[in-house]
Amino acid sequence: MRIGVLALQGAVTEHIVSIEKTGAQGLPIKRVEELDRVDGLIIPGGESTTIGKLMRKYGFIEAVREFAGQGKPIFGTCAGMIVLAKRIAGDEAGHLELMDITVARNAFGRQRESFECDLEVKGIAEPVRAVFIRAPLIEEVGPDVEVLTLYKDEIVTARQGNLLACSFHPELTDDYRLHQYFADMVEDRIAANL
Ligand SMILES: NC(=O)CC[C@H](N)C(=O)O
Repeated sequence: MRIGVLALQGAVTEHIVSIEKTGAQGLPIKRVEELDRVDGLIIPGGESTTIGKLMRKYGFIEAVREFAGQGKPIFGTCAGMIVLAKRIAGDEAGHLELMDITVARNAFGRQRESFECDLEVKGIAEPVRAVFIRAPLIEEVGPDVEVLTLYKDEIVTARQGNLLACSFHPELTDDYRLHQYFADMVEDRIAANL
């Protein structure tokens, strides 16, 4: 099983390390053609405006929408979650506009630019270590979206079918259970298509 990490900007290598801990193979994806080689895709944290701009420039918007349309799983972390969202709070236009959520960028305020904590994630037995860096929040979810994690009543992890999104950086700790959760989604999809 192969999982790609969109490698236009942001935290790519750390995601590949976490993917490989699950036993799957991790591949950086720099060109649209490389999407054919993977069964699932991670869109990493970084800067969502930059990632969105580069995705447009290199043809990734259409290609990733098609990838999702085939039922292949996509996991957006931090800026990657913003890129996945249908709506961004404020005037900003969305990027992939795939997941039925509204996100607010940099939602934790300056004094809390970065922090770590343990969070309960529905479907994972013990709390997961989460690193937040200028993180977004999910302000609203559509009817098909399942909320997986709350941090102080705010939604920070959610799933809609083959789409998974979290506000924090699961790749910056040794805790790879959220990557394992995603790898299980990818494996289930492969099994369903056999
Ligand atoms: N760590 C991150 O990915 C930060 C996201 C960034 N603040 C943005 O809005 O795109």
